[in-house]
Amino acid sequence: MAPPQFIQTVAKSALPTLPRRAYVTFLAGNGDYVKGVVGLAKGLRKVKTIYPLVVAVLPDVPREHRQILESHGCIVREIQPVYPPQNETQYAMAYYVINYSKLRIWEFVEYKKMIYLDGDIQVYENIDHLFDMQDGHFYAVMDCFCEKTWNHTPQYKIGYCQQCPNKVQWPIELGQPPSLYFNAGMFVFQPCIHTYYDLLSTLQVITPTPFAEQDFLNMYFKDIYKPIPLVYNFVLAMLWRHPENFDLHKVKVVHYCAAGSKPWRYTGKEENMQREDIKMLVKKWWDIYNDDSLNYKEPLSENEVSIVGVEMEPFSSQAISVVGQVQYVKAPSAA
Ligand SMILES: O=c1ccn([C@@H]2O[C@H](COP(=O)(O)OP(=O)(O)O)[C@@H](O)[C@H]2O)c(=O)[nH]1
Ligand SMILES: OC[C@H]1O[C@H](O[C@@H]2[C@@H](O)[C@H](O)[C@@H](O)[C@H](O)[C@@H]2O)[C@H](O)[C@@H](O)[C@H]1O
Ligand SMILES: [Mn+2]
Repeated sequence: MAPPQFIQTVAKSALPTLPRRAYVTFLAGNGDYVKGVVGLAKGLRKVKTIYPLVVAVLPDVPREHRQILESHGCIVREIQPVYPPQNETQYAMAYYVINYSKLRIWEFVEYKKMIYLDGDIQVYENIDHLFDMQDGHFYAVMDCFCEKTWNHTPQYKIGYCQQCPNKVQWPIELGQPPSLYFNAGMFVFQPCIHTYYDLLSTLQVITPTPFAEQDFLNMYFKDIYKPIPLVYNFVLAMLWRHPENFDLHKVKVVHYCAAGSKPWRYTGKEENMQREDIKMLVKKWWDIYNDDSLNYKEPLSENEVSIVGVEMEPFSSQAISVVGQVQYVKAPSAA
């Protein structure tokens, strides 16, 4: 029987070019957002992604929550908070200030490419193909400006939205129309240590604005931003703001970001929350969250562990068999 070391070498060479890719999300605090992340981990497993889910956690995420995430196959990575320079900003939501900590994910350079997903996102169809898009761009979905959270902007005041740019034309008096603006709940990016330090140092010389890191990322990446179809980050307000722009059946990724819509906090009482489409989408989230068949299963044999441990991370133990490109190394027969 081959010695274990040999088996490992074979395993490595059997997996020569698995690209270093992962999904990544962000978790802060000891509240209920951990449920969002568990739901996301299960959703990614359901669509049979071949990539792991990394969770960037702030130090205030309690040990029990980290353990829950690991028990669902997530890779937990602690990050330190990032603070913007002090100023008088009224954030659209008070907690957005912690969102600057998302910038730490540029430091995850053991991955060549990552897809960031907010914890209040669910993935209903496989989107692994997004990793294959050309390098050198920042990919994300264009946001909608029609909700009250935008009432501090000229866009909102004149009723201009990039989702329907011809409905209200951008007035000449206001100068150039704003550049395309993405929602930062989902984006495809390349970790890079140079970019990481530059993001952090640039942050220290800007004035924070209401959409926090989202405004900042929009400013920073505006020259390499490429919009992708809204099926990759369907913000719920689209349902009532731009019903003509999409076919709900084709939506792959849902972002539960309208007031009252977080599935684990759904009250049904806030504005729009009695809509049938919202109720259906909230139920769809819960069906995944409650599905025990989507719980993470430890790899079957020690050899699988070693392959997985070396090359990828927990999610791949299922992925490998799904993709079929990569062979399991057979467990050695009983000695
Ligand atoms: O108490 C909090 C608030 C936010 N978040 C993380 O920060 C993201 C951005 O916040 P949120 O999605 O609530 O913003 P929205 O998309 O609703 O504007 C969340 O998805 C979580 O990943 C968190 O972990 N704990
Ligand atoms: O810190 C800024 C945040 O901004 C974003 O949410 C907003 C925004 O995009 C608006 O367009 C909507 O109207 C609003 O409801 C929504 O909350 C991201 O989802 C979140 O991850 C985070 O980046
Ligand atoms: Mn969100």
